[in-house]
Amino acid sequence: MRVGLIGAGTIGKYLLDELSGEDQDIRITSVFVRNLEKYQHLEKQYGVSLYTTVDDFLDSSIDVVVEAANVQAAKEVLPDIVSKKETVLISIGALAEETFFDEIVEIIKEKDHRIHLPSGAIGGLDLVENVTEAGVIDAVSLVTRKPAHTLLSEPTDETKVVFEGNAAEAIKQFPKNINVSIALALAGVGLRQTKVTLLADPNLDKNIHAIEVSGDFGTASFEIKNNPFPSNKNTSYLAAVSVLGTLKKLTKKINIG
Ligand SMILES: NC(=O)C1=CN([C@@H]2O[C@H](COP(=O)(O)OP(=O)(O)OC[C@H]3O[C@@H](n4cnc5c(N)ncnc54)[C@H](OP(=O)(O)O)[C@@H]3O)[C@@H](O)[C@H]2O)C=CC1
Ligand SMILES: O=C([O-])CC(=O)C(=O)O
Repeated sequence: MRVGLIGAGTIGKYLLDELSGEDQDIRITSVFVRNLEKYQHLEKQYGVSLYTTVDDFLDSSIDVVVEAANVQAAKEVLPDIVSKKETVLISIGALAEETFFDEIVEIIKEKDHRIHLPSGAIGGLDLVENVTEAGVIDAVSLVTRKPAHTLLSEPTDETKVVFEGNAAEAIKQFPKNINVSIALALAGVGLRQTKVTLLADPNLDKNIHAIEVSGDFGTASFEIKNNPFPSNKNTSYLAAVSVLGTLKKLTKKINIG
């Protein structure tokens, strides 16, 4: 499977490390960047071709596109991408606006393509999706704690609640920090019904996500204590790993969950 990558930052670089080389079943061959000079070294290092226009990138010989840029960039390119390719999207916040979401769904239905949303820095989405499809879910909440300096411009001595509300509002205010809430909302009861609390904790060096789900099926609690990616304290290691996992699942004959 030949993969086209958008964005070569923390997650993109991790994928390049894992998925380059002639002998790989899944191999990144094309990378879309906005600054050719900054990323030129990738061509030699990983044997990939770089593109600065979406059309040329999509016309290169790739089967799947992985987006690993940011919410704004994803919104700009997603309609073109999903109309031509199978897509893995990690800036899931790009799907938070209802009209844009509907537009994307219309395109993928018409083209018979799929979009794959990795579980990112959380887990348990299979359960949430199952109980939602069966109509046996009542409520979902997410409490996210992050190191204070990754959320606040000023230092603080005590834990601060920086957001309390629903997932739709959370991603508007924190597009770089709470994509997980949109994955959870799309798997479950929707953006307005998914409760989100975001805490800035000065004594933390991990991103911690606590999910509570309840309904006729029973209750479920998940707590994920993420180590930050070594080169980027804002991004959880698991987020990068989850994109790799999603790509590997695309090639598997037995699917779990
Ligand atoms: N769903 C989840 O659980 C999680 C989602 N995320 C999301 O994943 C995404 C990637 O995260 P991460 O790798 O840490 O981010 P980084 O900031 O490390 O890297 C982003 C990369 O995208 C590139 N980029 C930005 N804008 C564009 C554009 N318009 N066109 C092409 N390339 C662009 C940047 O290039 P340049 O050098 O030119 O700026 C950079 O290479 C983010 O949206 C983040 O919020 C992260 C963690 C968890
Ligand atoms: O990495 C994390 O823990 C979560 C994150 O940034 C996001 O959801 O955008």
